[in-house]
Amino acid sequence: MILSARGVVRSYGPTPAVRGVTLDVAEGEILAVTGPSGCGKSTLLHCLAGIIRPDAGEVTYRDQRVDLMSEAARSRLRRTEFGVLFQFGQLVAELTAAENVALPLLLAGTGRRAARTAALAWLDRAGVADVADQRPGQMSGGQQQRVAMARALVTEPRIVFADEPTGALDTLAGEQVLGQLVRVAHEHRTAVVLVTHEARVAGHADRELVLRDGALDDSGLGIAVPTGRHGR
Ligand SMILES: Nc1ncnc2c1ncn2[C@@H]1O[C@H](COP(=O)(O)OP(=O)(O)OP(=O)(O)O)[C@@H](O)[C@H]1O
Repeated sequence: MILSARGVVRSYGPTPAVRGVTLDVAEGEILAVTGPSGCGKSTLLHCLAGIIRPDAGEVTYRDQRVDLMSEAARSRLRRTEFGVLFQFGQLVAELTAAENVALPLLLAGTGRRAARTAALAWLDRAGVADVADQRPGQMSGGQQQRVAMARALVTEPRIVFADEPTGALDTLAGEQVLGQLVRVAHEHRTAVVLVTHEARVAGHADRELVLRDGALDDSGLGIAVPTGRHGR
């Protein structure tokens, strides 16, 4: 297992959002967490990715207790071992695609030239090499999300946390972005935790967990997505 959660609980004031979730993510696995709006998917993902701390329970990434780490240690983890991808790419509007993708490497201390070379390679893998020198405002939503995907993967994280990554795209663009994410993740043996309310999106995963009112439907083993649904 690359990531484990045990009895994760998180509330916002009196409102419980996640009520004791236990799950495991295997190395290289694409795990979908689905459920209706407001069931706690984003909150769970934020706990797993170390963006917020659970009120109770444990989150362990390769023998390291993420829930016990300082803010600085968690943000270091997110710059190196973890990648994050949100519904809106959150690209920096003033920077070109290549500059956006190079940014995490520059922050990690990589030299400018090496960072640009890696950024171009990842834009190519994401199928958007042609927009390398364009700014987000000049790109389609699908292109922006592919650039965001390249940026999430450029540091070669071991696990990517994706929150409704195709939520802002039309069906075709969404399918293409997701297909590419799954292909690249499998090639690089990167695990992906994918949160979505769309059943169609979950069809790309290896396994699906259903969250309702902040708790998993079953013991946390989940449903194996039938082979063939995601083209492997
Ligand atoms: N920052 C916050 N402050 C207060 N309550 C919050 C906050 N974020 C989420 N909640 C509440 O926690 C519960 C779970 O929200 P969460 O966003 O995790 O669910 P979700 O399944 O991701 O929903 P959606 O699919 O609509 O994004 C909801 O009742 C929500 O209103």
